[in-house]
Amino acid sequence: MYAAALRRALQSRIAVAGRSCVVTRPMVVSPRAYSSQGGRRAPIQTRMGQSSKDKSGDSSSGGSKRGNEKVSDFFGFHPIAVIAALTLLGSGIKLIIMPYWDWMEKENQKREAKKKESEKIRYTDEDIASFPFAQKTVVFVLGGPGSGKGTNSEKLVKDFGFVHLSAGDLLRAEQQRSESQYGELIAHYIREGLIVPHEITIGLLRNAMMDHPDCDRFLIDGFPRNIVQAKAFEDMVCKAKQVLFFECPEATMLERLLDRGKTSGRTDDNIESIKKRFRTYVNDSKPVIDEYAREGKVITVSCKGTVDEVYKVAHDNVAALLQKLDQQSKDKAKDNKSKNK
Ligand SMILES: Nc1ncnc2c1ncn2[C@@H]1O[C@H](COP(=O)(O)OP(=O)(O)OP(=O)(O)O)[C@@H](O)[C@H]1O
Ligand SMILES: O=c1ccn([C@@H]2O[C@H](COP(=O)(O)O)[C@@H](O)[C@H]2O)c(=O)[nH]1
Repeated sequence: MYAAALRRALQSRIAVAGRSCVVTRPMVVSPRAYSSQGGRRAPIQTRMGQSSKDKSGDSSSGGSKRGNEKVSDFFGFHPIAVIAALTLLGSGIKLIIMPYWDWMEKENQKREAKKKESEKIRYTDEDIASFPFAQKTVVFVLGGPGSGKGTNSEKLVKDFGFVHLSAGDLLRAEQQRSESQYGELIAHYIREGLIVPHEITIGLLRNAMMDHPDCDRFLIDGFPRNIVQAKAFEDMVCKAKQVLFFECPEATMLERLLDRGKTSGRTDDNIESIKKRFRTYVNDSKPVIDEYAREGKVITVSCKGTVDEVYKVAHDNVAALLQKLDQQSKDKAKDNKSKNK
């Protein structure tokens, strides 16, 4: 369609140049086409670009005629030709830039989606406020690095229906999440054996608890790592009912961690990181266990012995604890019933 229009327009242009006006052009009033006869200047209608003088054969007015032509013909081109050319040009530019434009748009959409994901609030303030954290049985599993917290937690889950939340595992998962804004920070803290700011860890633990609304028992492994974390968790989530402490000499922990490091792929199962982790444990984490011990909340399990031997002790202690808690809640229910009578 455009090509046909362009061809027609060019024909018109050629015809004008050859003074054989094959195209019917609109009538215009030429400023030079006034009659001065009789003192009365009457406009004389003429074909566009042709003054009355031109018609009478006066060639001296050719320059002026061409000047008029330029103004009214878009520099000598027919308006349709100009429109067609511009449209074609526009289409060409569009064809060239469209793929790039589409790509840009897709990239923008991807960036927006990533931003939304990284800022995603999984639970609103109302969700958090209405979640019954205080009704949950939370048991902290503490001990030095490599003391056997994870090994025993996994077994307790099977026997007592706990949900096992390892703070270290949650942090490692967050570090791996491509949209996480904390990835690099967590990687650095873990490698250096330092304690990640508690807001991050507590946020992850709280979300993970809320992911299991039907579960009443949580084993929180490797948390809290210092007094600040312990207090913040009490304020923001709930109080732990008990602490299971795996007591283990440093030499045993070192041996186990170096052995685990052969296959674990963990960035902190190497001698440099292990030394730093031991330092953090002695300076920051052990004082938390001591504080809970003063409150009478600690069950100590020695890590000496085989996996099964150690677990037997842990199992029996936890069984006794759950029985005690069960009895306590039955007594409470009884009390409430008799009060309501
Ligand atoms: N009683 C045991 N005897 C021998 N090896 C054990 C025993 N308990 C655990 N281990 C081994 O020791 C290593 C460390 O155990 P585990 O991962 O349970 O420790 P952890 O306290 O959870 O460590 P971390 O705090 O670094 O995560 C593991 O390879 C595990 O198989
Ligand atoms: O509450 C926590 C728990 C862990 N970390 C960091 O993670 C590593 C590994 O923890 P594991 O329990 O041994 O899996 C620990 O050394 C800390 O760097 C933390 O910051 N806060």
